[in-house]
Amino acid sequence: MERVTPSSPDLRAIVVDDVSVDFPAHGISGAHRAVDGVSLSVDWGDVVAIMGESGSGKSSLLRVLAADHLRPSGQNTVPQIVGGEARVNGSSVRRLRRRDLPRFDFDVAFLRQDAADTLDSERTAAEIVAAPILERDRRYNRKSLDMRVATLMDELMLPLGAMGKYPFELSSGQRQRVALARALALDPKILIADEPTAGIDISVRSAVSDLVDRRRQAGEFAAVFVTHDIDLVRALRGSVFALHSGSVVGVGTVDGLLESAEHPYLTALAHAIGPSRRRPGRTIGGSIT
Ligand SMILES: Nc1ncnc2c1ncn2[C@@H]1O[C@H](COP(=O)(O)OP(=O)(O)OP(=O)(O)O)[C@@H](O)[C@H]1O
Repeated sequence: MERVTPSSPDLRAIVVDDVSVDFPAHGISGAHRAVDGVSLSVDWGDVVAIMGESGSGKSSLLRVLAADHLRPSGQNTVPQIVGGEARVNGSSVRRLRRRDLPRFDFDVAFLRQDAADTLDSERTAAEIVAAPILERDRRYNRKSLDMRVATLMDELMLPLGAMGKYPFELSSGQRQRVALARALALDPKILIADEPTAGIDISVRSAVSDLVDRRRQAGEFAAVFVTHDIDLVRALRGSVFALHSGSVVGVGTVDGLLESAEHPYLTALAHAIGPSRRRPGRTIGGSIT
């Protein structure tokens, strides 16, 4: 399958324009607004971090960007875009159809919040990472596949011994890294990741920022993360997009936002981090509108 090349050099990786997201009414529960009129844009080469307290709408925003509403799920309700427009790698996620997903997913990888806990228990780590490639090409060269899997696992500082292990034999941080390696198996142009460093030991967390940095230096690549990992955002010189109750309450660098800390969420965050871990603001790396 060929990559979709943007028809115009101006085309951004992601453009979110006044998007509102609802969980539709279900049973006796009415519809619930999770994201309310949010706009942002992510250029190629950008890393954008979505931060905010629990329930602020971070995962809902990420899920609609990853076209999650089109995927079968055990959940009763899935978040839906009910207003505005979101384009990801040139595709309107609102207009996308289920049959468009294979092409969309080829370029846009999604690491779910529960990815580490939902790995296929019947497959080894190496089989899990290789699966997206084999699902597209059953006859993919075995040697190249093994090399690709080993390289990804090495990039994420997973010991080679982990390749033959099943998820239950791995630590939660190792499972998270296997999930991340699987998300990157097809060498996506855009990585949408819900807490990519969750559960990963601090001593190996830099592998995640190094990996993202390498990809954006290598060419057309962009990433959007939901994260609480301030060190990750700093390491990637990412732009922060702070959400509260589904609305934007701050945009800028992590240090710039913490220094100004105008919204109570940001004040609380700055307080929780403590003055010794705060640093003066720096230039905004991405473009958020
Ligand atoms: N399946 C669902 N049905 C109805 N409402 C939901 C559903 N999932 C989440 N919500 C609500 O939507 C809002 C946004 O939730 P969301 O999971 O996007 O927040 P979040 O910022 O990602 O939180 P967390 O950091 O805890 O993951 C919350 O008010 C939440 O209660």
